[in-house]
Amino acid sequence: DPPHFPPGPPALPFLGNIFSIESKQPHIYLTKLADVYGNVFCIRLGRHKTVFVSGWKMVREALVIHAEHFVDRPYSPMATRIYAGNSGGLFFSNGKVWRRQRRFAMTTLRTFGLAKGSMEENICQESRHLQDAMEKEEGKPFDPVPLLNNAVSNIICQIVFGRRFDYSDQDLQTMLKNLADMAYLEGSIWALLYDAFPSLMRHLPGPHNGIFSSSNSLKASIRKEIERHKLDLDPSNPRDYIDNFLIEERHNRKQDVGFMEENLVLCCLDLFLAGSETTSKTLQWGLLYLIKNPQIQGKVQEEIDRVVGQTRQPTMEDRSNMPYTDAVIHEIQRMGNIVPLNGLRMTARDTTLGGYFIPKGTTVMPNLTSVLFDKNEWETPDSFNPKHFLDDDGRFMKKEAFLPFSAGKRACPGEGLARMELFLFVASLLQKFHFSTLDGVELRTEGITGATRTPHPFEIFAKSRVDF
Ligand code: HEM
Repeated sequence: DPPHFPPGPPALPFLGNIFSIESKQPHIYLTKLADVYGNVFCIRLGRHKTVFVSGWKMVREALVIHAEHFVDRPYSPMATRIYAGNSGGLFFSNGKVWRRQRRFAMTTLRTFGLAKGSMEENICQESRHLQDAMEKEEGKPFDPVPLLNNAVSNIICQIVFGRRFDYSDQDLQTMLKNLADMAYLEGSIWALLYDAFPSLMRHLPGPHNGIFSSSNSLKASIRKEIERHKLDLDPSNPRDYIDNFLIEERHNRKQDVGFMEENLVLCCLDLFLAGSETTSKTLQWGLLYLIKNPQIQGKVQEEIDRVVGQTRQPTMEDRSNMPYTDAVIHEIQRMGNIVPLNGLRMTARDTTLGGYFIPKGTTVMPNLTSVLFDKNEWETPDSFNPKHFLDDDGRFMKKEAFLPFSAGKRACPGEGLARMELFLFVASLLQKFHFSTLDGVELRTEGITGATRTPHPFEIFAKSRVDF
């Protein structure tokens, strides 16, 4: 090791620490390790070292204060197989291509969504489809996951493809299945293993192989959409992200900023991966926590009834008058802890962190779990408590350690969209329904950890509160 390199548990030869990483809840194990080794420590997988950064203060020091040193994604054999040699898409690309494509995606999100208010309308419309679908369950218990997935992916479909799909559409269902498989595997312990031992893993059976077949089917679905767009592209009137990209591609002689059709496929893939699973899972945790805490559900409904009433749908304008609902949604995100580790990882440039020297090229994982549950930042870190986001007068209160979207140069570019979806879906669902689960069932909060954290399957009742 270089001088002043972060400490960590002793490595076994070859397999490194893999046997000691508890593979079911690695984020909890890794958060506890910080109590032993400090907020900057190193885990080894074979010759591969990963430095974990823990706690709000240290994660902030890395991602915000030393932002310039935490920009790049590491070389990843797994990403190389999916993302054209680790250079395409939005998650794993670096340098000029990443900067240009990230900016382009954010601009497009703004033009086709946030700025014109059209996205708000789309989300409100989609939440009516979602309500209708829940109503069809007629008070019988049902699994909310497929419906939430459908609704949330339709928002990304609007932005990327310019259209939504009926919930019964077979193409949408196939895409969602592949997305779920990829989201589970990308950034899971299997991806870490693959990247640490690529030549071995390539020949071994295991869930990691699923990631390649699912990504290939997803790419095929996206290519079909792109072909359709090319047939009726009107350069003066782009309808969506794909149109925008195709137009930019025509103007762009310099291929080094990634405006090539294969990169369009990869960027669309990343927008779907990033934009659907995360938001849908947050809503799943939302239902779960609101069912577990019926008084809190009731207080949200009181606020909706008082501010919005029952004759119109909630809009973004209502949010500032609904501090309690806003606080509950923030607390859902905190406890839901959807991205428990930053599975996407970063590669440092030479930097000093908490007294340790981290040489260029070291893989770094900011541990977001350790921030959202940081004992120094939250009054009751382990229990669901909307007061974390309310002051004594019941006004909404921002918290710096609220980092579910991470921070710094690679922070989530979809935060604005996600926040809009969470508010509108939650408010319109609770306006209409009272949610509960089967009598005597205690819903579990530990979750299943992949790249994102999913609740164990559960069934809900959606009982109509009012008739519109
Ligand atoms: C509740 C919902 C969401 C959560 C919790 C979430 C969280 C995150 C996190 C933690 C990262 C990693 C940042 C880092 O590496 O430091 C990320 C990256 C990203 N997210 Fe999100 N996200 C959400 C929704 C969305 C949506 C709706 C979109 C797209 C419209 C999106 C697009 C992206 C993209 C493209 C990246 C990669 C950024 C880059 O590497 O430059 N996300 N997200």
